[in-house]
Amino acid sequence: MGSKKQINVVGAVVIDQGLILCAQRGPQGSLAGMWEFPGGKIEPGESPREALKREINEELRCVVEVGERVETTSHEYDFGVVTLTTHYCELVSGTPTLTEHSDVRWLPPAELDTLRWAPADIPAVEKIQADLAS
Ligand SMILES: Nc1nc2c([nH]c(=O)n2[C@H]2C[C@H](O)[C@@H](COP(=O)(O)OP(=O)(O)OP(=O)(O)O)O2)c(=O)[nH]1
Repeated sequence: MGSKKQINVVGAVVIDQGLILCAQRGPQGSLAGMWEFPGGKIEPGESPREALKREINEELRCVVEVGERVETTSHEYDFGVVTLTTHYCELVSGTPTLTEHSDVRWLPPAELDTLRWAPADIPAVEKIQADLAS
């Protein structure tokens, strides 16, 4: 605590027809190749929900409705402490399109744990499985 950079991030758990959208980070940069919930850093003056809508628009070129919060957790990486808040989201318009991610997959909740997730995402993955996996 204290000395490390604090990074506030929002992630979208997009559900469509019972499947969850999972996005793979690109080969460059931090957490390269790991899976995450699409989203990004909250900008000054933005609410978490506004940030999420904006990020999904920018990254996936589609519009989501932001629903209930899934989880908030902090994880300390070497580059800083990420506090990740995830929300369930529904697609309102458009089809998720790859822009900066390497890959996207739609998985049933029970199969989420087959991917190599960014460490900050593990509690959210477990919560989603507890909420939805049958
Ligand atoms: N969007 C998103 N970011 C996540 C998740 N889990 C997790 O640890 N992160 C981290 C990765 C980044 O360090 C930060 C999100 O910032 P960002 O989306 O702007 O990522 P970035 O790598 O493009 O940004 P940068 O650090 O290169 O400036 O949070 C997640 O599920 N979704």
